[in-house]
Amino acid sequence: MSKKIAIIGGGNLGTAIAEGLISSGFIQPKHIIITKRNISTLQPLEEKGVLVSNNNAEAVKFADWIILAVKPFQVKDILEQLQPDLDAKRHTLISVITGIWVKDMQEVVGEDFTLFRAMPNTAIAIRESITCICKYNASKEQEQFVKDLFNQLGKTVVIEEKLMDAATVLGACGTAYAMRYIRANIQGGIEIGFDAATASLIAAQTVKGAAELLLTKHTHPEQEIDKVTTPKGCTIAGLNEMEHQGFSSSLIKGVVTSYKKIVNDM
Ligand SMILES: NC(=O)C1=CN([C@@H]2O[C@H](COP(=O)(O)OP(=O)(O)OC[C@H]3O[C@@H](n4cnc5c(N)ncnc54)[C@H](O)[C@@H]3O)[C@@H](O)[C@H]2O)C=CC1
Ligand SMILES: O=C(O)[C@@H]1CCC=N1
Repeated sequence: MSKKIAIIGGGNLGTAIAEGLISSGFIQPKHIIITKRNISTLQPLEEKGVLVSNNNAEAVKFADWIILAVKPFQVKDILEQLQPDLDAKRHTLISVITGIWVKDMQEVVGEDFTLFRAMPNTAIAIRESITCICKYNASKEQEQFVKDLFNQLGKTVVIEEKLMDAATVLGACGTAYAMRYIRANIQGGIEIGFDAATASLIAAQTVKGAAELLLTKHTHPEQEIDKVTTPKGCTIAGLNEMEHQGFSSSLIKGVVTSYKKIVNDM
């Protein structure tokens, strides 16, 4: 089975996927082609040996695995343009596009294709994504290839398609939520005495360590919180004040608002 991969849409996510794939060694750079209308921003990838092009048809002719990483409103036109060069026996489509369902793609390309939807996040560039995957019409071999690919770029979980919007919110939007949490810690850290660079380092490494505790020990967050909160201490005083100010509630409402935005817009 050929490993050649085309990434249609070399934007934030498309380039992050290419960067992650190169550093993983999963595929040689010369076996990746990435497309964009204006290819000037793809020069750093080209310098690493990736093929860059503004011609999607050329990319589809080159590769067997087609990662669609364009904006949702662009995918229908692009699939229509690609259709003459797409072959269900040769090509597998992997869409990372928010809110575009298997049936939406099938309306353009028909029902013969193997289709995957994958929902990574931008940490895929440093191989630390969580990528939720669902499949349609896939052989065991094809499923294994897609899992292998994304396992090189972080962790994967195979889900039902009906959970894909929820996966987008928790896994992909989640990167932005986490950044805001870290930024707020930096702002607080500066107010209590640190310079910005030191506050950033402490805040980011602390969040990384907290996440690693959960991932390695498989504990519940509240178990880890219990280990930090000294009775009558400063941690519980701060945590309770955060809750009085609506911390958890605002996060939950934000998650649900992001979800409703996908469901209502698409
Ligand atoms: N940015 C993120 O964190 C995540 C994004 N997604 C989804 O991935 C998709 C891409 O998102 P971003 O990379 O953030 O958007 P983006 O706007 O940065 O990238 C889309 C790219 O497609 C290119 N493009 C437009 N028309 C094209 C064409 N005809 N042929 C080839 N390329 C074309 C654009 O020039 C742009 O570079 C979206 O559907 C988004 O919902 C999914 C998970 C995470
Ligand atoms: O904000 C968005 O619509 C996309 C989906 C997940 C991350 N970015």
